[in-house]
Amino acid sequence: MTAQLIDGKGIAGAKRLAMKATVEKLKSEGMVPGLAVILVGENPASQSYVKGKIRDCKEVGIYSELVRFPESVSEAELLDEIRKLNEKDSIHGILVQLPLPKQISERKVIQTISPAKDVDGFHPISLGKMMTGQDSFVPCTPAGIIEMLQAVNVQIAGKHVVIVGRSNIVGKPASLLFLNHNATVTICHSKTTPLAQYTKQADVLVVAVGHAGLISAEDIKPGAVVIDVGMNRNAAGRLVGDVEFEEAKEKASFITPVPGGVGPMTRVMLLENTLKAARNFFMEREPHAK
Ligand SMILES: Nc1nc2c(c(=O)[nH]1)N[C@@H](CN(C=O)c1ccc(C(=O)N[C@@H](CCC(=O)O)C(=O)O)cc1)CN2
Repeated sequence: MTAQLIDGKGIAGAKRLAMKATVEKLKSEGMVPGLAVILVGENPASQSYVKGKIRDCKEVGIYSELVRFPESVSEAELLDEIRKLNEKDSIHGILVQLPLPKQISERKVIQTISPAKDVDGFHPISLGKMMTGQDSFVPCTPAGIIEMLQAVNVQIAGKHVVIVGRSNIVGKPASLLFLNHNATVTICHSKTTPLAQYTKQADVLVVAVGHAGLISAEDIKPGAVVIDVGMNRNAAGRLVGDVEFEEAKEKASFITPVPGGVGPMTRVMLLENTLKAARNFFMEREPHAK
């Protein structure tokens, strides 16, 4: 069997196109969605992701502000900027690009962002709401994974979803989200042995570790859906996932490529969360507006 490719790039492109029309309509009613992106330091990958986010905003018509700080910025200065953005009415979503330099507490930064503007969905209030099945901002990568499965009509309810990786950004929120979609969820991590015993039981296997080639074809159940969140550079400098793609695609029913799979979906879900934050803001200000 050769798996069907889940084209995250294509799905995200179609979503951006639809969003453009939604944003135009909002703007025609006087509601301009706004996103602030904070970038600390010169990490080339972070610079490139942030550039992509600003470009995406331009494409769909969302107002965006890029706030840059040097690597040496103090925690106090960064938190002050976030507090200012929390108060700014033209900004409905705030994203601080991760990772941050060592002198800055990621936890404090995330907790300083107003929950109403938490478009990354990393604030404990957003995660607590998700935990209790309430409407919330869902972290972009897990949200993008669910969207891409729905786009190719993969049923989630009743499926055994095995997630490899327990990060706060992907693994943990993805497990909650799949649970909220009525999947049976197993979470594996660096201390899970033998890992293959669990991955082989997955109807849907999500791998988010950051370890090139961690999962090979023999670790996958025939016909499984394989979602590769990994982004690693191989010896030749090429971007590869955590899954041995060429062999895995001969065993899976659906598989995501790297690049072009989960990454573009992560970006588009940020736009979606920003629109949600903007709608909430304008509805609160004018509850009778459409
Ligand atoms: N505040 C946040 N920081 C980080 C997040 C996040 O969701 N919020 N996630 C990652 C980085 N990330 C978004 O910020 C991200 C990474 C990669 C892509 C992407 O589109 N990748 C492309 C390939 C890009 C390349 O060639 O290098 C792909 O997979 O096709 C989007 C978003 C950590 N930080």
